[in-house]
Amino acid sequence: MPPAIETVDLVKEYGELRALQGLSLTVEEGEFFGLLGPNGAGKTTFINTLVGLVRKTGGEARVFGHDVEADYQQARNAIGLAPQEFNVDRFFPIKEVLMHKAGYHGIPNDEAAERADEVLKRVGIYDKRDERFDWLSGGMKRRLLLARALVTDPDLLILDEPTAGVDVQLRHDLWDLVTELNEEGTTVLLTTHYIEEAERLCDRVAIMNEGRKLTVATPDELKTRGTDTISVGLESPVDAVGTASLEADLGAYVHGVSTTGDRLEVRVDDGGSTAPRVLNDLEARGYEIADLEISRTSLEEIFVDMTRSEDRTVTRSSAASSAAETSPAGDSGSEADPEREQEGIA
Ligand SMILES: Nc1ncnc2c1ncn2[C@@H]1O[C@H](COP(=O)(O)OP(=O)(O)OP(=O)(O)O)[C@@H](O)[C@H]1O
Repeated sequence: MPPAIETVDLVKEYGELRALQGLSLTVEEGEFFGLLGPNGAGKTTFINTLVGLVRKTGGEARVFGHDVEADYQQARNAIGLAPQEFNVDRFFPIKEVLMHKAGYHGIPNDEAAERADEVLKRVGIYDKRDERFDWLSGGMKRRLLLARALVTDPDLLILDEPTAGVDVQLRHDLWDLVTELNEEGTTVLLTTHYIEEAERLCDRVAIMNEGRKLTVATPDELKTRGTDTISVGLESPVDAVGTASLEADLGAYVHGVSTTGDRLEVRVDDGGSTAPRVLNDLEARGYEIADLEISRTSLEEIFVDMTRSEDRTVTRSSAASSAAETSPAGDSGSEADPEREQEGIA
C-alpha cells in the first residue's frame, strides 16, 4: 500500500515568496500525523496543495499513490478536509450542504441523505439538520466542518486547526471523535497551534518553519532532545564564585549551572538518570542538600527553540503576483470547479 501522503521536494511560490521550499514528507496509512509550525510556516499551503486548491510550483505530491494534479479526482476523493476557514454555503440547510458535498463525489442521492444523517449524528448536531449555517454557534460550525469532511467516508482526514477558538468541552469531544476515527483506520493529518493537542493525539509530528521541514519525530522523541533542569535546594546559599567553580567542576555532562539564593539549578540531558550523579558530586564537594526537583523540557519549549528565527529569509510577494497565484483553476485554464469554490479557492 502506498503512503497516505508522500511529497518529494515540494515547492510552492506565491510570486517571490517561497511558501514551501522543497518539502519532503511521508505520512503512512493509518497514522495520526501532526504538522506543527509558527504562523506562516506553510502548513495550510501544504494542505491546499494536497487537495488541489493550490497548484504546486515544483516537486511531487501523492495521496495514496495518486498524483494530486494528474490524478486529481482520485486523490481528492480519498480526502476529507476540515479547513481553518468557515467556507460553507450559507443558503442551504446544513443537511443539504452535506448532501451536495457527497453528490459532488459521485454518491447517489439516497445514500448521500443517509450519510448526511449519520455524520450529523456522529458530530452531535443532528437536531440542527434543517438549519442554515449562519444560525449555528461557533462550536457547531466547527462540528459541521468535520461532518462535511466525513460525509464521503474519507481514508485521509485533514484537519487544519480544528479546535481554534472552541471551548474546552468541544475540544475534548473533537479529540475523542478523531481518535475514534483514527482507531477505525482513518489516516489523520492535523495542523495545530496547541502543542498539548499534538502531544496527546499524534503518533508522529513534523515541525515546519519557513516552508521547510525541521524534523519528524514522535512527541516523546522530541522531548528527549531538550535539556532537563535539576533544581537542588541547599542548606546554605552559594555565591557567584561558588557557582562558576561548580560549573567547571561538575564536568561535561552538565550544560549549565545557575543559582538563586539557596537553590541551585543544573541543566542536563536526562534529569532522571543524572540526578544521583549530581547529588553525589555536590555532596562530595561539601554541599548539604535539602530537596531536589526535576523538570523536563516541554514539547512547547522545544518547538519554540527550533522555530525561533531571527532572520526571515523569505520575501513577500507583490499584491499583483499573489493575486495571480491564488487561482490554480486559472493556472490550468479549466473552468471554475463548484466544489473547489465551496472549499474556499481564492
Ligand atoms: N494566496 C497567497 N498569496 C500569497 N501569499 C500567500 C498566499 N497564501 C499563503 N501565502 C503566504 O505563504 C506563507 C505560508 O502561509 P500558510 O498560510 O501556508 O502558513 P501556515 O503555516 O498555514 O500559517 P498559519 O499557522 O498562520 O495558518 C505565508 O508567508 C503566507 O503569507
